[in-house]
Amino acid sequence: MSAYVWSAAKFLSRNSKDTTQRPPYALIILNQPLNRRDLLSVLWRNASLRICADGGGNRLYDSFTNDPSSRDQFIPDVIRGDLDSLRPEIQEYYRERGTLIEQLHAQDSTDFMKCVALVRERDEVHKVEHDIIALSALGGRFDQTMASIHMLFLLKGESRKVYLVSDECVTVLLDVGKHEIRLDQKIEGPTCGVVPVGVAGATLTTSGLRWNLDHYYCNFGGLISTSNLLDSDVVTIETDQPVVWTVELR
Ligand SMILES: Nc1ncnc2c1ncn2[C@@H]1O[C@H](COP(=O)(O)OP(=O)(O)OP(=O)(O)O)[C@@H](O)[C@H]1O
Ligand SMILES: Cc1ncc(C[n+]2csc(CCO)c2C)c(N)n1
Repeated sequence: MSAYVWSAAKFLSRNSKDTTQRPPYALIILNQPLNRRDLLSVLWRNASLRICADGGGNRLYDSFTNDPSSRDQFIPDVIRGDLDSLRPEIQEYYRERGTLIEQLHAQDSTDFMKCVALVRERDEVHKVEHDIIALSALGGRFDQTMASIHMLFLLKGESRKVYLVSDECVTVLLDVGKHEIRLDQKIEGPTCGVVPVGVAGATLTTSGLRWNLDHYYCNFGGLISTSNLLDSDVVTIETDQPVVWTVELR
């Protein structure tokens, strides 16, 4: 059985040599503080489609408060959502510069979901499949954080990869099977975790970690692997249930 290969480093490396093999991806900016310009810049530069989820537009705009002359270099393709959070003057600012502003009112999908739907719609038209990187999907409200993890489950059946990136970490959902995670420890680590969220438990076999598991059943109330450490540039994880993998960002 061949392993699924994951590499957030391909997106996050500032060295273009590392990123030449990078698959195309859509960047979705959510409504959480954007504290790290280094992350925003590198993810923005290489994205094929740049979307703000509603108040994510405020966060993008506000991240240039101390550097307003750079703001014009970061114009999103689309701002989508119910638009109850996007400030009117910011909506106007981006509209004037060519951003498509899309207001959708569905009361049973979050603005993040509405943006993922946009990526799917565009991909269907262009017969491509973008990976998705959501910036600042974890942290803040716990229900929204859980909704972000839920989003990973909703996209689990697709061949695209989805990365939740925040100031502190990169988080993905590993579906049933064997995974090879290629790391760049200049960017990622030292801590990491493998957590069976949304399932009763998972039997895990790992390599490349300080504390590895060998066909070990992990569950809440039993053992989950948090505050683990990278011990290699390649980590393998075999699992019989979907599990969340998270690695710290330096
Ligand atoms: N407090 C928060 N904590 C974590 N994530 C958030 C928070 N607020 C918003 N988000 C993320 O940013 C997206 C856009 O947020 P938005 O500006 O629309 O706020 P919202 O109206 O509270 O969100 P929604 O309408 O999606 O429930 C949300 O769909 C969610 O993914
Ligand atoms: C069981 C259930 N719980 C909560 C909501 C509310 N809700 C979920 S997503 C969303 C949109 C937010 O912009 C809203 C209002 C619902 N519809 N169904």
